[in-house]
Amino acid sequence: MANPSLNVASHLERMAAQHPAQVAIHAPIGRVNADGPTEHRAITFLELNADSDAIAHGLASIGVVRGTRTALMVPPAPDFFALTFALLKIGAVPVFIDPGMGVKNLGKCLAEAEPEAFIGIAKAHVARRVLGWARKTLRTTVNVGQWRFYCHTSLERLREMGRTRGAYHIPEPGATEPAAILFTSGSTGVAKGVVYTHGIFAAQVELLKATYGIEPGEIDLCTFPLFALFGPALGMTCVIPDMNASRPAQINPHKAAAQIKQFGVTNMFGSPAVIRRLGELVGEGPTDLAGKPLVEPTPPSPLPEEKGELARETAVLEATSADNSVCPLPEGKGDGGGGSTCDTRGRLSSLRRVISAGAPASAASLERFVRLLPGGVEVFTPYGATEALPVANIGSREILGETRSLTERGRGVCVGRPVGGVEVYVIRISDEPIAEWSDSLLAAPSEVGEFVVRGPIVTRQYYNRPDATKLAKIRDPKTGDVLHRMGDVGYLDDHGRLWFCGRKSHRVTTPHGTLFTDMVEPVFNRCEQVARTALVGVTRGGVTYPVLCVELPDYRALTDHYPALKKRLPTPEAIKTKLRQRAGATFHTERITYLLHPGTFPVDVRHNSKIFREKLAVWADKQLGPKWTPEAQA
Ligand SMILES: Nc1ncnc2c1ncn2[C@@H]1O[C@H](COP(=O)(O)OP(=O)(O)OP(=O)(O)O)[C@@H](O)[C@H]1O
Repeated sequence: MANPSLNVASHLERMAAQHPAQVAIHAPIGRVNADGPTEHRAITFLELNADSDAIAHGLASIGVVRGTRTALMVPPAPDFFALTFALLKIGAVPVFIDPGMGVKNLGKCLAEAEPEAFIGIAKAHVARRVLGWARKTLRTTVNVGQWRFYCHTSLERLREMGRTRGAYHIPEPGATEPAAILFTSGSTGVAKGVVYTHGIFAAQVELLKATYGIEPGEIDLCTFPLFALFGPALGMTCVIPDMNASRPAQINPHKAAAQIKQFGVTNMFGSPAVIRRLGELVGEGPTDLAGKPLVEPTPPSPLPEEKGELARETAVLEATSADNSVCPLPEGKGDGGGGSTCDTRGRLSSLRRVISAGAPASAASLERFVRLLPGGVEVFTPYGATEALPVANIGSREILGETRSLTERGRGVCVGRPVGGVEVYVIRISDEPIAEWSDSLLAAPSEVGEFVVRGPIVTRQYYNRPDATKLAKIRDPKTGDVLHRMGDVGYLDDHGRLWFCGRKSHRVTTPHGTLFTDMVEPVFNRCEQVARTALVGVTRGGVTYPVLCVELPDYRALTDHYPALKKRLPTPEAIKTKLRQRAGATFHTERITYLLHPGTFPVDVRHNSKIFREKLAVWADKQLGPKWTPEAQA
C-alpha cells in the first residue's frame, strides 16, 4: 500500500484537494512598491498542483525519472515551486546549491553532485556552458523560459507535453530513499552535499508544525529559499519577496514591510541578516554588521563605572522583555529620513512568529526587531545545520530577558532546548572519526564538548564525500541509528538547554587551556567601540597564542549620521584600553592580544555573519610577523 504522506509533494496534492481555491503563491508583478500595495499574481493550490503535475509528466517523458539527480538553478519564483514539487513527485533528486557561494565553488559542488539533468534560467546555462559545469555527467538540460536556449528543451514545452495528462501518480517512496541533495554554506571549507531522504523531509515538516504551531491557511513571507518548500507543505500561502535570495543582507526592509502589510503575513522565515535589516525599520539610524546600533563612541571608562553600565543595560533589557507591546520610539524619530514604519500605521501587527535560521542571530538585532512586533510575538532562532534541522529552539523573550547577559559574560550562546523527538549529547572533543556510539564518549556534565544529535531529522551521509561522512557520523550498533556530529562545541545546562560555544575547528588550544570563540567574542562585542571580534590562534615556536581580531564600527556611516563626531572618534589605543578592561573582568579572556582589523571581516556572502576565521588567522599571523610573541611585544 502506497504511503504518499512520506513524500513532501503529497501535502501539495492534499491542499489542492481540500483547499483548491486557497492561494499558494503571491508573486509580485515587477518590483515591489515600498510605500504601498503592489500588484501580485495569485496562484492557487489547485493551479500549483496541476502545474507541477504537467511538468512532472513532461520531465518523465524526457528521461528525468525516479532517482535522476537534477541540478536546479532557478530563483524562488513560481516556477521554482512548480519544478521542485514536480521533481519530488517523480522521485527525482533535486540538487540545491546556493549560487551566492561564487562560481568557483559552484563548479566544485556541481562536479561532486554528478547531476544527470540541469534545469536553470538562461544565466545559469550560460555559466554552465562557459565554465563546463558537470560536463561529464549531464544528459538532459531544460531552460526555464519559453525558448530552448541551446538546451534539450524548455519549461514551456514540458508544460505543453504534460498539460492534458492529469494527475501525476506519486510513487511510494522508501523512508531512506534519497529525496534531494542540499549543500551546506561552506563556511568551514568547500560546501558539502547533504543527502536528504523522504523520511527526513516528512519529519521536518511535522517538527516545524509541532514546534511553532504553524497552521494551514497562514501566510508566509519566505525570505529563506530552503524553507520555501515547507510553506506549501505546511499549507501556508507563500508571498515571494522582492530580493536576491543569495544576498539576504541586501533586502529592502521597506518593501518587505509593505508586503507583510498588504497580505497580513503571519509567519516569516528569514536569515539573521534579514532580521538585522528589518530592524532598521525602527528608524534609529544605522547598525553595524552585528546589528548593534551605531552610537556615539564614548571614551574608555574605568572599571567601577562599567558595573553601572551593566546595571543600566540590565534595566533596559528588563524593560524591553517585559513589554514590547508599545513601540518605544523617541519623539521625532518616527517618519524621518530613515523612513521609519514603526508607528501605529507601521507596526508589523499581523505577524504571529518569525523564525530566523541558518546562522547565529545577534541579541542586538533581535532586540531591535522585536520592537516592530505585536506584544507576545517572538522571534525564534532554531539551532541546527543543513545536516540536521531543527535541533533546538529558543525565542527572543528568553534570549533578551535572560541568556543574553550570560552570553556577554562569556558563558556561550544559549540556543535553547532540543525540539521534540531530537536528542542531543555532548561528547569529549576529538578531531578523529568515531565509528560507533558508546556512552563512554560522553563529556563530563557542564564540560564543553561536541554536540551530537540523534533523531528523525538527522541526515546519514554526504554525497560523494566518504571522508567527510566518516568524520561527521557515528553509528549506534545497538539501534542502527546514525548520529550526526555537529562540528559545534558547547554544553548542556541544568535546564536542559544547549549553550553553543563555537565551531570545533575554530577552538584555540593554548598552554593555559582551550578557548572557544563564542565564549570569548561576546565578552568584547558589547563594547560600543567595536563592531565584531574574532578569536584566532597564532603559533610561534610550537606554542599557540590567542589573538582577538577587532572589526571597528563603520565610522563613515556613523559620521554621516552624527557629523559632529568626526573629531571625536576613539584612537586605537583607547579601543585597546577598553578591550583590556573587558578582558580583565572575565577569567578566560585575560591573556589575549588585540589586533585592529582594517575594514570589515571576511564573512560568508549569504548571511554576512559567519566569520571566516581561517582567513583571519592567516592575516593575523602576517600582521604580527615571524618574531612576534606576546612576551616580546610586552
Ligand atoms: N541558532 C544558531 N546559533 C548559533 N549558530 C548557529 C545557529 N544555527 C546555525 N548555526 C551555525 O550554523 C551551522 C550550520 O550552517 P550550515 O549548515 O549552513 O553550514 P555551515 O556549517 O556554515 O557550512 P560548512 O559545514 O560547509 O562549513 C551550525 O553548525 C552552527 O555553527
